[in-house]
Amino acid sequence: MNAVGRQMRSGSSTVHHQRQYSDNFLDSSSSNGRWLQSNGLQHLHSSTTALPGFQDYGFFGGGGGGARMFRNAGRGGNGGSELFSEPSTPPVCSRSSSQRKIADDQVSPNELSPGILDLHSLDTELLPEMSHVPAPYDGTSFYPTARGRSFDDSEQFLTNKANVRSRGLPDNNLLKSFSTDKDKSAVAKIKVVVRKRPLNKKELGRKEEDIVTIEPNSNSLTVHETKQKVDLTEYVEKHEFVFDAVLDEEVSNDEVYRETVEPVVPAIFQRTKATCFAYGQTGNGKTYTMQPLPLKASQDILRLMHHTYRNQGFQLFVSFFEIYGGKLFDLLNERRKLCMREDGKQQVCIVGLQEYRVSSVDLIRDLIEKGNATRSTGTTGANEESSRSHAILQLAIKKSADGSESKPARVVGKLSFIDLAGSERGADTTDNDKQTRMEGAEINKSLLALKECIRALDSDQGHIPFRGSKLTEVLRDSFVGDSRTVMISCISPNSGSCEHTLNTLRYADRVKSLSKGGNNAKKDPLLATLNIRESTTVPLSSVLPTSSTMEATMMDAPIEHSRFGWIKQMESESSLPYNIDRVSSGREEDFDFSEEFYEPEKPSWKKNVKQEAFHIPPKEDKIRKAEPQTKWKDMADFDGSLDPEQDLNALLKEEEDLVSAHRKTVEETIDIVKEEMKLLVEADQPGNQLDDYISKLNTILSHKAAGILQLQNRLASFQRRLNEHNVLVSSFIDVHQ
Ligand SMILES: Nc1ncnc2c1ncn2[C@@H]1O[C@H](COP(=O)(O)OP(=O)(O)OP(=O)(O)O)[C@@H](O)[C@H]1O
Repeated sequence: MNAVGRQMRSGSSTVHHQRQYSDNFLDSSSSNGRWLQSNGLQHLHSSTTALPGFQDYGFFGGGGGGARMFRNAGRGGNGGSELFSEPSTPPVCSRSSSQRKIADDQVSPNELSPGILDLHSLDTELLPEMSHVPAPYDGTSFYPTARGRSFDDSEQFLTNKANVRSRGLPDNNLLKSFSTDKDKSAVAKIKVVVRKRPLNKKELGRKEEDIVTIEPNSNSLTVHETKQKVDLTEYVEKHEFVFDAVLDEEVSNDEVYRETVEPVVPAIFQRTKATCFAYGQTGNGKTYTMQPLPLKASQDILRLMHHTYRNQGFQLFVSFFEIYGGKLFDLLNERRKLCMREDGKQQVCIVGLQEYRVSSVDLIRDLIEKGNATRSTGTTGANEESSRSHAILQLAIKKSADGSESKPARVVGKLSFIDLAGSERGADTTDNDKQTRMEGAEINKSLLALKECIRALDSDQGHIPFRGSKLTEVLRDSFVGDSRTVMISCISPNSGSCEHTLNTLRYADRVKSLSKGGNNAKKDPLLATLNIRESTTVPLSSVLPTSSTMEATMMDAPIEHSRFGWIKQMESESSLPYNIDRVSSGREEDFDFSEEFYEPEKPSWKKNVKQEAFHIPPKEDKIRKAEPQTKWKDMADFDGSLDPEQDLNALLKEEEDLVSAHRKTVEETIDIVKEEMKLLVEADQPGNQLDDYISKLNTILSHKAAGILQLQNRLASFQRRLNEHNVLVSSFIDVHQ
C-alpha cells in the first residue's frame, strides 16, 4: 500500500517523516507520467451467477486515442446473460481498435425513448403504478458470500471491511441501507467526502512536503500552511476541516465506492436521483477516483434488478455526454453536438442524446470505453492528460406503467456520475496555449456558476441561477427534490498546492453546509433526521481571498458560519453577479433590501441558554411601546452572563470584516473579468460572439457594482439598528436595576 508519512510540527518548525511509496506506484508513474491502474482490475463478484462478467473497470478515462482508457486485461465474459435482444447497435464511432465490438443484440439506443432525455420532467414524473416500489431490499442475496479482489489493490472484501472500520469510516453499504423507503433518511441528502492523493513522483523529486494530515479514525483533516511574518520568519497556520468522510492516500477505490456511491444505489429504485461528482484542482485524482464508480454501481444495480427486484420490469439505460466549451456532445454517438432546451415548465431536455438499454456489465463497460475514447483531454501544467470537459455518465432505471415491455418505460430513478474538468488558477495556465487558457476560463466559469447555485441554495434564495452554465442546468435535479448528492473533493498533499487545497476544501465546506438546513431542510423532511457534523470554523482572516488569480476568487473561501449565523446569507445576497438569467420565480430584481428582509437569525450565543430562564418583567411593556420597531425576540437572546455591548461590537466588527472581504472579492472579480476579456480579444473571437461575451461581462460588472452599493446601504442600516439595539439594551438594564 502506498503510504505517506505523517508530519510532525512543533512551533514554526516542521519535521516530516516520509515513507517510500510502493514501487508499483512510482514505476507506473514514470512510465507515462500518470500512475497506471494496477492490473488487478477484476473485481469479481464470484457468486453472481445471473450476471457473469462483472468486473471493475475505469470510466471517465478521458480520450486522447484511448490514452486515458483503463482496460481490463483480465476482462472475460462475452456479455453474459443479456436479457434483451433488441436489434439496434450503438453507432460505431471513434472506437479504438482494441475495443471489443458490442454485440448487436445487446443494445437498443432509445428504442423506448423519443431521443430526448428530459432531465427533469421525465425523471420526476412518477409512474402511477410506482407509488409503491415493492420488495424490500434483501441484502443477504445481494452480496456474494465472498468478494474477489478489489479494483486497485489486493485486499479481500472482508479485509477491506475491516480496514474501513479500523479507519473509522462509516460502514455504509448496501447490506445496511434502504431496506425500506423509510431508510432513505439514513443517507444524507448531500454527502461531502474528501480524498487525499499520495505525493506523486514529481513532488517527491522536488522534496515537497506533505502538508495534509488526517488523523486515523477521524473525519477531519488539517492543512498546515506555511506563512511568513513581516519580519520574514516562518510560521505554520493550521486549518482544520471536518467532512462527512475523509479518505487518506491509503484508501482504495473500492473503499471510496463503499463510502460514497454504494449507499445511494438502492435509492434509485425508490424514485431518487443521485449524483456523484468529483471536484478539485487539475491533477488531483478526480478521474482516478471517478473511473471505477459507474461500473461498480451498475454491477450493484443489475444485481438488485436480478435479485431483489426480479421480474418487476425494471430496465437500465446508459447515456454519456460531455460539456466542452459550454457545448454538449454525445460521447456515445460520434460526439454529436447536442442541444439543451427548456420546455414550458422551465425543465431541461437534452435533445438527441442517445440512451442505451443495457443488461450486462460488459456492455456498460464497452459503452463507457467508447465514450472515454471520445472524450476531450489535453495537457495542463499539473496533468499531462487533463480532462478538459465535464463528463456526465447517467445510469437511469426505468419501468413502464404496468411493468411490461410493450409500453414505454419512464424514469424511476437515476444515478449520475460527473467527472468535472479540473479547476486551475490563471497563474497555472501561463505555460499553456491559448486553447488551453480558453478552456480553463470556460471550465472555471462553469465551476463559478456551480458555486453560485450552491450559494443561492445555501442562503435560501428563491432564485437558483441554474442557468448560469450548462453544467448547472444539467446538475439542477441533483440539488432539488428527492435527490442525493455525493461530492468527492480531491486534494493534493504537497505544499506547492496549499492554496489550491484550501480553496477546494472551502468549496467543499460550502457544499456541505447546504445539507445543514435552511431551504433544504424545509423542503426535504428527510433532512431533519440527518446527523451532519459541523465544519470547523476557520478564522475570517484565513478565508479571505489571498490572490488575484482566477481560481482564488472562484473558489474563494465562503465566509464561515458566523456565530451570529447570518454572515453567509449576507455574502450570498451581495454576490448575485452571475445570476444573469431570469426565471419567473427568481426575482433578483425584486430583492427587498429593507431592514425587515435582512432580519438576522437569532444569534447563536443563544445556544444552550434556556429561554424560560430569562424572565421578562412586567415593565417590558413600556419598553415595547418606547421602541415599537425593535424585535423583542432579540432581547430574549441575551444571556445575563454575556456582555451584550461587547457582543454587539463583535457583531459590528464582523460586519465590517465582511464588507472588506466582499470589497476585495469584488476587486478580484473585476480583475478576472478584465483578464477574461483580454483572453477573448486575444482569441480573436468572431465579432458577434465577442460582443455577446462583453455584454455578459458588463452585466456581471454592473451586478458587482450594485452589490457594493447594497452592501453599503446594508451597513448603514445595520449601524442604525445597532444603535437602536444599544438604546434598548440600556433601558433594559435600567429596568432590571
Ligand atoms: N489516490 C491516488 N492514488 C494513486 N494515484 C493517483 C491517485 N489520485 C490520482 N492519481 C494519479 O494522479 C494523476 C492525475 O490524476 P487524475 O487524472 O485523476 O487527475 P484529475 O483530477 O482528473 O485531473 P484533470 O482535472 O486535469 O483531469 C494520474 O496519473 C492518477 O493515476
